Amino acid sequence: MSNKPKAIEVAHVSKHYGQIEALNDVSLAVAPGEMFGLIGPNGAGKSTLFKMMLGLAAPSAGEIRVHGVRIDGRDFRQVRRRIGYLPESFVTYDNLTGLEVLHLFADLKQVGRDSCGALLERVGLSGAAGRRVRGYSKGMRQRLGFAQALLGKPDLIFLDEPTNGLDPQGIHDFYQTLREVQGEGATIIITSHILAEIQERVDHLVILQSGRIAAQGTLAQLRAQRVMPSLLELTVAAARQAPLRAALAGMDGLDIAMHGDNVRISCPPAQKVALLAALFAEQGTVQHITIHEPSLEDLFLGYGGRHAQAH
Ligand SMILES: Nc1ncnc2c1ncn2[C@@H]1O[C@H](COP(=O)(O)OP(=O)(O)OP(=O)(O)O)[C@@H](O)[C@H]1O
Repeated sequence: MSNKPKAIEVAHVSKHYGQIEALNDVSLAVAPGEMFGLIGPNGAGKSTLFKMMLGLAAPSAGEIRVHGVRIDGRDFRQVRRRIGYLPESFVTYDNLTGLEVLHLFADLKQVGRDSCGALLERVGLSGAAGRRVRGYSKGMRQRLGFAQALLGKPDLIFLDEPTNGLDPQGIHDFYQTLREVQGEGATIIITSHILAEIQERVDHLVILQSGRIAAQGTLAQLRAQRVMPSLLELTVAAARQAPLRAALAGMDGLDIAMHGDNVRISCPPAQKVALLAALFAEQGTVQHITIHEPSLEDLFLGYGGRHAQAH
């Protein structure tokens, strides 16, 4: 096993704001080079955890290390220089152009200005580099914030709700750039309240709910943790529905509902292949099949899938 320190280690961290318990006994570890997703509904504690991992707020209990260095130790200043951060609301200066904003952040970070033009190109803003930020859309501001987070080629990048305001093409481009940055060796931590958007894109997921970790692991691990029935939706002419029900009568665990020519069958995972085989044998009867697999939202957040689709 490698002795290389974890990029981040959070051990039994709690955070209280007066009576409010923002985080309760949270432990997680981020491996170097990983793309790590932190998911949870509004108020789950994502931003609070981010702020603490950046050393901007102190835990009420527990310990956080970044690259093996405690965030409350003297050496953390050095570590922080290698961190890029896009806050949830990236506030900038409307009177400056995109390029001027990036120059300003480069100066503050004490990195050279020479990379700024290429960074704006990387986030798809080179055509707007000379325009004042006042005229930028929300998505363009997010892209500028992303460029700012990449200044100085950080080896650890924190992105808090980075796709807010981006359209679907913008989201696609954003993740593509992020993969490239990861390929260059960076560790990336990203928050979202839309599980469906990032579940396929990150290597490791932590689901936070009301300040506690509801689940964590790879997507496959999370899926394996909870088992829910699949839903099959069929189109079957009304006159053929009774024979279909009879053909499926011997199978355990099915829940069948029929409305008009729509037939819905809830099926335990262990029965899915047998059910499909039985349906294929009824090809003349079944006109159409759609299989709905339960989403992770259904499993862990109780959004019922509709929440994700609404965004
Ligand atoms: N500075 C603060 N003072 C008091 N309460 C706070 C403070 N910061 C956060 N909280 C509370 O802590 C809880 C977690 O908030 P946090 O912003 O970390 O959640 P979040 O998951 O980032 O939510 P969102 O998706 O809305 O950004 C909330 O109940 C919030 O009201």
